[in-house]
Amino acid sequence: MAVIGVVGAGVMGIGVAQNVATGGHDVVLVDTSDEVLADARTAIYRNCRLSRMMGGPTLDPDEVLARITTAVGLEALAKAELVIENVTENWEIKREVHAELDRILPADTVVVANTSAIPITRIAAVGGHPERVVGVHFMNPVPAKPVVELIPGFHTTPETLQRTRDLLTSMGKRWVDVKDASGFVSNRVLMLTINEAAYLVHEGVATAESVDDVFRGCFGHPMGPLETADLIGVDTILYSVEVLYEHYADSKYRPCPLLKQMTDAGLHGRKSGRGFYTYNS
Ligand SMILES: NC(=O)c1ccc[n+]([C@@H]2O[C@H](COP(=O)([O-])OP(=O)(O)OC[C@H]3O[C@@H](n4cnc5c(N)ncnc54)[C@H](O)[C@@H]3O)[C@@H](O)[C@H]2O)c1
Repeated sequence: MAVIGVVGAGVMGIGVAQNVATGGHDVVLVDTSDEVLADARTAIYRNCRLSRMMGGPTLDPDEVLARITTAVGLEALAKAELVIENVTENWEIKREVHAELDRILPADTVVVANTSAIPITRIAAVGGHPERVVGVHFMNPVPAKPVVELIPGFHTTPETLQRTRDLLTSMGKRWVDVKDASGFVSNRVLMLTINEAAYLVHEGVATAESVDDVFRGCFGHPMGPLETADLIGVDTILYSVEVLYEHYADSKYRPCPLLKQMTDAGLHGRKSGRGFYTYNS
């Protein structure tokens, strides 16, 4: 059993913290305010209670939460053997968090970056220990998705990779090895699809319902691209498409203005109660 740090208690951090705890580890979950962390504990409690109903294992929410301590500020991670960073998909925020992690953590702590599209080598270059930084692209919802993308940066060592694989195994995950390129495999494809689906709504070609109906009805996808956007977070989609656009300098990734407007208006999808669809709390 190890102490694992989880930075960011948003959509992904909540799922990662729960999954690491059920993998038998103690977790220190960090975010920027007590309110966010209190909401995270409530969400983890609810998700554990619903786990069996959603096809997962039976979980005792109190047992899972007993393994998770929460804290404001990265200093609380000083004793962690491995830290999984899940903060907002924004380069300035990621850069600051990784610079601080590099200052605080002992040199042998592994740092896992969970990002939709930012290259791992770029993140690793922020600190003085790029050999201990590795990318894991978790899928959402984390406890329910058995496969991740595992992405070494340019300087990632075999030891860092092995310690990460060991953690993933304890979490019940399988991984697909992917080279370090913005968006990796999944989001090079998925973000283009969602961005183009948003353009269809933006241009009035079809409603969100019709776009998703085509993907579910004609292709047999379990969810359409705009339902998926709401699950991921419309803001996270926008930030990811912006990262791809900037990285590849390719106009095919031009972000749809509708995604920008929805992000500014707070229509962030399920997590805010409204995105392409409206949700009851
Ligand atoms: N949402 C998805 O489906 C999904 C899937 C795979 C990967 N990702 C990636 O995972 C990361 C997190 O995404 P998310 O959807 O959970 O985002 P989110 O916006 O739901 O949560 C981000 C969290 O980071 C916190 N945060 C911001 N700055 C911080 C700081 N300095 N210290 C501590 N916490 C800080 C925020 O308060 C927030 O709670 C992003 O890089 C995203 O691209 C997201």
